[in-house]
Amino acid sequence: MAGSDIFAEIIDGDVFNYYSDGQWNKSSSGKYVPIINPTTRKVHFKVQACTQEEVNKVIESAKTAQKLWAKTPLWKRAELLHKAAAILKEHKAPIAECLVKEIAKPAKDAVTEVVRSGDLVSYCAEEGVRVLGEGKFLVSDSFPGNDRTKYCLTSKIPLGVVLAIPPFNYPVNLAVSKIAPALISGNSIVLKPPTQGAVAALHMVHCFHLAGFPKGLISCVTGKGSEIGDFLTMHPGVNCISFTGGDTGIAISKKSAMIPLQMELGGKDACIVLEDADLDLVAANIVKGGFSYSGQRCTAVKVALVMESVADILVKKINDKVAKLTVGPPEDDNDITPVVTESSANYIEGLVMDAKKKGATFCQEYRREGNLIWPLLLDNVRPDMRIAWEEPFGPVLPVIRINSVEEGIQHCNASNFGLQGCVFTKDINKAMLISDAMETGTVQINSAPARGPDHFPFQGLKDSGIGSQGITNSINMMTKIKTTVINLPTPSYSMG
Ligand SMILES: NC(=O)C1=CN([C@@H]2O[C@H](COP(=O)(O)OP(=O)(O)OC[C@H]3O[C@@H](n4cnc5c(N)ncnc54)[C@H](OP(=O)(O)O)[C@@H]3O)[C@@H](O)[C@H]2O)C=CC1
Ligand SMILES: O=C(O)[C@H](O)COP(=O)(O)O
Repeated sequence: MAGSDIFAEIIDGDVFNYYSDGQWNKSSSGKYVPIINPTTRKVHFKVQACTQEEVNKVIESAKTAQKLWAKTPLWKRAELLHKAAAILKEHKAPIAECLVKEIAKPAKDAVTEVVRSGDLVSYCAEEGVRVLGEGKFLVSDSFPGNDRTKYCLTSKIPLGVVLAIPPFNYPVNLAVSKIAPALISGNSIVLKPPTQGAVAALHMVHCFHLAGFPKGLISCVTGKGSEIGDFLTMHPGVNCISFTGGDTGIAISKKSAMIPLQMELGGKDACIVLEDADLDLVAANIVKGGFSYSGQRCTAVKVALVMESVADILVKKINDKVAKLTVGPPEDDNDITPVVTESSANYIEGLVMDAKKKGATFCQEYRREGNLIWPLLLDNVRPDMRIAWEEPFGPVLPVIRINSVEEGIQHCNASNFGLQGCVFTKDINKAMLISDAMETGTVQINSAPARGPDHFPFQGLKDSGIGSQGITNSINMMTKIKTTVINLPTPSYSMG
């Protein structure tokens, strides 16, 4: 039950407090932000609407706490992260329940997200000890014209205050994917969770609180991104922004100061299917990849580019699987659950109606009840249809029939997005050529796109992002290089 037992202290009446200076606080704004349950479309939770003054205080505390944290031994940082991971996994049930109520994540997937997050935190602790526990030692005489009179010591040092902004679809996992690398690297963290997903995030933050991290090192401010977002991202006290979400990230990148940015944004992940593909494997991956969490994943299959000669057979196989998908509330572990907001459902409907008007083949009747949209495969989609290019973030998947691989690659590369893609073929040589030709951060061969496992590098090209995620790359991105040069009066060469 949200806000009960060990989590009782994070709620005040029926409003969840925000976290700063090692305690749970009520905002002086006297206002709260309602969180609408996508299934009931009624207010389910309330969180504090923090003020700009409270953001200023949080960032000041983060700056102070970070100076002390940077002097904390790596092993100690790792030890606290392991503790937080254990507490997170021990209390997965109430946190998962928040995900079910706030973002309509199917119950089993919700538990998986929390366990995966605990595993990410622990892996990050170990990786940080390795990556940050070593530096580089350079000698001057490796460069022409120099004797060995200079020793150069290089190491990775923290950036300072990291602002973490995760999206609604993984409010716990995509929060810890920023928090853990920031902390192991010696940074402090200010978290601004998505409004829908905020209570799950607050519960997660409490697990870090219970682990015993120093006061002020971790803060979590709640409030609508449209209200306090710009104040946070443009704040002079912020030294790094790690953001996952939509076009908002592009706007942030234009407003932020000259600081490191890590952005993981939208995607239009294309699935290219060749004539020799295993069509049963393709159908299974397109259904899982396109409809998991109702398509609300940046790595969801967003367009299938299928060779005409196998399209009829494949579409039939996909439709047979779509017919078996369960549809309903997340509490019953349905495959397809309500999308996160009414506006999201309206956007998806707009794309469907556009496709209908322009003559796409509807493999199922379009059906919607509130935020719940039944899975829909659109065949014979053409490039003049919006859904050929836009990201529904919903359970609607377009099939474009192609007559050559080049046509598929051309469509994929014409997109503004460049997150992931996948190709199905038995010819590994062809697969490698196609992977090299696709302008995306990752190409999956014979499987649907996916960010996990979380230690793999994960990056978007073009409008899909800036920099690279994945545990090691996130740790490195949240550090900067410091060098110290020892100058000797005369050359010295260590003898064998
Ligand atoms: N790449 C990915 O993994 C994801 C991509 N998306 C894409 O984004 C679209 C919208 O999803 P959504 O989650 O609403 O994405 P948004 O980009 O709107 O929100 C992502 C995060 O940014 C916050 N935010 C909103 N406005 C600002 C601002 N001005 N400054 C700082 N932070 C802000 C949000 O807070 P708040 O919730 O309070 O608005 C949320 O925490 C999806 O349809 C999908 O296309 C979405 C999720 C994940
Ligand atoms: O933002 C997203 O949608 C996630 O990065 C997708 O993660 P997944 O591929 O592990 O579901």
